[in-house]
Amino acid sequence: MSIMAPAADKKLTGLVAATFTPITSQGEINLSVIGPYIDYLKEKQGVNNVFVNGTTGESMSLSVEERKLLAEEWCRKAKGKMDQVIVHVGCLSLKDTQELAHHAAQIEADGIAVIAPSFFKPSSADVLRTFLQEVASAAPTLPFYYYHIPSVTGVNVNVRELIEGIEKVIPSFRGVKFTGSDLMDLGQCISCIPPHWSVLYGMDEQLLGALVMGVHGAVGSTYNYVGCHVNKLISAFETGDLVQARTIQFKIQELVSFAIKLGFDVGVNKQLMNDLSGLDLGPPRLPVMACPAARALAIKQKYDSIFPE
Ligand SMILES: CC(=O)N[C@@H]([C@@H](O)[C@H](O)[C@H](O)CO)[C@@H](O)CC(=O)C(=O)O
Repeated sequence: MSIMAPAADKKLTGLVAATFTPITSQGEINLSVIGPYIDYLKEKQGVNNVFVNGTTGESMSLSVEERKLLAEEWCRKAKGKMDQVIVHVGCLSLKDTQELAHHAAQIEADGIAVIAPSFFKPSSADVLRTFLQEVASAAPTLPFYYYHIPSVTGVNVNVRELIEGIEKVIPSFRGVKFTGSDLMDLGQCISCIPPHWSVLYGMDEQLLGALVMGVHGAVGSTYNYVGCHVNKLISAFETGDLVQARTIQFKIQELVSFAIKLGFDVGVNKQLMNDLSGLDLGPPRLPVMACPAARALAIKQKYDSIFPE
């Protein structure tokens, strides 16, 4: 297959669900759930974009081949249903990352995102920019996003510094998925980017602060099951109803802080999603541990009390 330009290089806005990877009880990826998962996100949550093979999707615990199969199925099943499928292609190895970037172009993903390599870490923003440039060269027509998540990668470059002039070396650069709490850096990114780029925020529990700063959308794990509420938060913010926007944000903070006290990792999050959505996304993959049923149940009960039907 030849590398195709994306159907439309549309600005990425609104809510983007960072998807879980469906896994069977035998530990294999389970492609059969992806179609129903897309329908659920669209119909029950009003979420029309997905970010696949990211942190929530346990990408770093998947093989390159598994990531290709998953990306392909997400793109195939999302066609005509989702607005955009962004495929995270970051790996520890530049070669693997380039291979996945090239593959994402072949399967006509709407964009790719790349985290900083985190075993041998880039020593500066310049080095990271060079790494990203090498990745983008494998898929030069595909909208490209830098995925900033210092709490996981340990790479805490100043994003404003990283993106300064980046379009000269990565013409396909379209923005940043910013999972960090440095609102000064976030604001400085937003204030310097061209209008067709997007900055998407990645800390669901403090999205409202980022909306005030001017983010164009949000990528997160909780939008898999609180997307319908967060869509209302965004609408309230856009119409200037800050009281309503805060009320919803505070509810999400209450849920997330309750979950964090019980140990809110991808395994717990995934089980909560299973319980709330009725989908069977299975267990996580080692080293992430499956969630004890009682823990997920306690968080679900908290969810039910915060968001009664
Ligand atoms: C560190 C982490 O996993 N952050 C999540 C958040 O959605 C997070 O689960 C949420 O804010 C609750 O803390 C996302 O930013 C991750 C994400 O978008 C991804 O799966 O790639």
